[in-house]
Amino acid sequence: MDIVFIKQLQVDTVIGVYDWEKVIQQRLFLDLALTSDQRDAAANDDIKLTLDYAVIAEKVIKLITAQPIELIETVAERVAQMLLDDFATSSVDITVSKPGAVPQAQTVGVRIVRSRS
Ligand SMILES: Nc1nc2c(c(=O)[nH]1)N=C([C@H](O)[C@@H](O)CO)CN2
Repeated sequence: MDIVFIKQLQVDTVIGVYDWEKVIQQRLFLDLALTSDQRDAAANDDIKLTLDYAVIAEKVIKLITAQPIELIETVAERVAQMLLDDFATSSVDITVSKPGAVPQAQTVGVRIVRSRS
């Protein structure tokens, strides 16, 4: 199956479980993969027949920054549900990384895969 993807989408937002995290912005990076048959879009060379990654990126940033969130798991789940609700994709694979969270690690994060039920 075909995949439309966005790699390392940068989102600065209020994210974290501790009090000190609720008064600062921290950086998240998202990798998104949306499964969707792209043959019609390619055959017709038509943006309306594909998943517009620019529109997706804008909606994801807006969703995450709309309000403070504690867990990166919550970020991943909300993004997955929004993508399944709003776009013609049969499944989504979402990775949320929080590179500043553990100084001894390059990055930490969560990956979820969700399908249309
Ligand atoms: N599985 C998770 N573990 C932790 C999270 C999280 O969102 N998911 N968050 C924190 C803190 O907010 C941390 O990032 C502060 O450095 C700790 N563990």
